[in-house]
Amino acid sequence: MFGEKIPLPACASTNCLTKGQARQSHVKFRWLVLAIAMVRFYMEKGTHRGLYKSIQKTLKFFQTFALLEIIHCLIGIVPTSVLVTGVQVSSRIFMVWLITHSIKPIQNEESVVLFLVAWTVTEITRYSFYTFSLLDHLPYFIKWARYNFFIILYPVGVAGELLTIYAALPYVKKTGMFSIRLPNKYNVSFDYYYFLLITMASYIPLFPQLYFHMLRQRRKVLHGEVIVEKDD
Ligand SMILES: CCCCCCCCCCCCC[C@@H](O)CC(=O)SCCNC(=O)CCNC(=O)[C@H](O)C(C)(C)COP(=O)(O)OP(=O)(O)OC[C@H]1O[C@@H](n2cnc3c(N)ncnc32)[C@H](O)[C@@H]1OP(=O)(O)O
Repeated sequence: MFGEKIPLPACASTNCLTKGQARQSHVKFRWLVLAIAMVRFYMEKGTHRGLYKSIQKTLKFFQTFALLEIIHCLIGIVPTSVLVTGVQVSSRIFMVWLITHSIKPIQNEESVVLFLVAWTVTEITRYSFYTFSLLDHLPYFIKWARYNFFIILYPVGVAGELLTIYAALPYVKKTGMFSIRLPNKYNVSFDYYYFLLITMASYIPLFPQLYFHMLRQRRKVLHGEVIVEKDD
């Protein structure tokens, strides 16, 4: 169960590895802190109302920090697809800053809890996987969890995100927030309401790409299948 070897990224010099181990444990620890804060809140208050407000600072900090993941892919520190990581991270940054942070009336929606729980469980599992892989002692359960939990957590997270955007629509329409109306000196117009509709529609082609990517990774890592990916 313990001690399974996972190939290290090519850059993994001893120094890089030590820093990598520290960073992975650090990231995992931060998401663990968020999970504990959410459980404590729910146990103390017995409701999800106010949960987002109580954890928002931590969430914004952690999720914004995830932009580094795109940079890591771009500069080749990790061998992950820039496109897959870019879509994954940008959709969450969008949810955090342009939806839940900006539209206060939706912060107590149940759907916010859905994506918060899905993201948190996923990130704890994912960063545990990276940490133990770099330590060269990967418990099978962590590997199994990394490549099985997503089967449920991805649809749960996506449902939470879409329902939250949907709940934001009436407010966005009523207030005209983030929208630019004509006439103006630049002669441009932008309607955030329609932008949100287009964003919701973009889940239809984009989410299956991510989900099938993870299913292929699952077959590769858990069942040892050799998969030739068309690059992104
Ligand atoms: C501006 C408006 C934007 C609107 C966009 C609308 C888009 C709509 C569609 C998007 C929907 C997304 C919804 C989403 O937010 C919902 C959720 O996330 S719900 C929760 C469930 N989610 C998941 O399970 C996905 C979790 N994410 C990932 O797993 C990764 O981000 C992903 C890039 C998707 C997949 O990773 P993959 O398995 O391909 O590669 P890895 O990066 O895990 O691994 C590759 C190898 O690199 C090593 N590695 C990578 N990172 C590290 C690291 N930090 N430390 C150490 N090693 C690392 C890893 O071990 C692998 O090595 P090896 O191949 O040797 O094993």
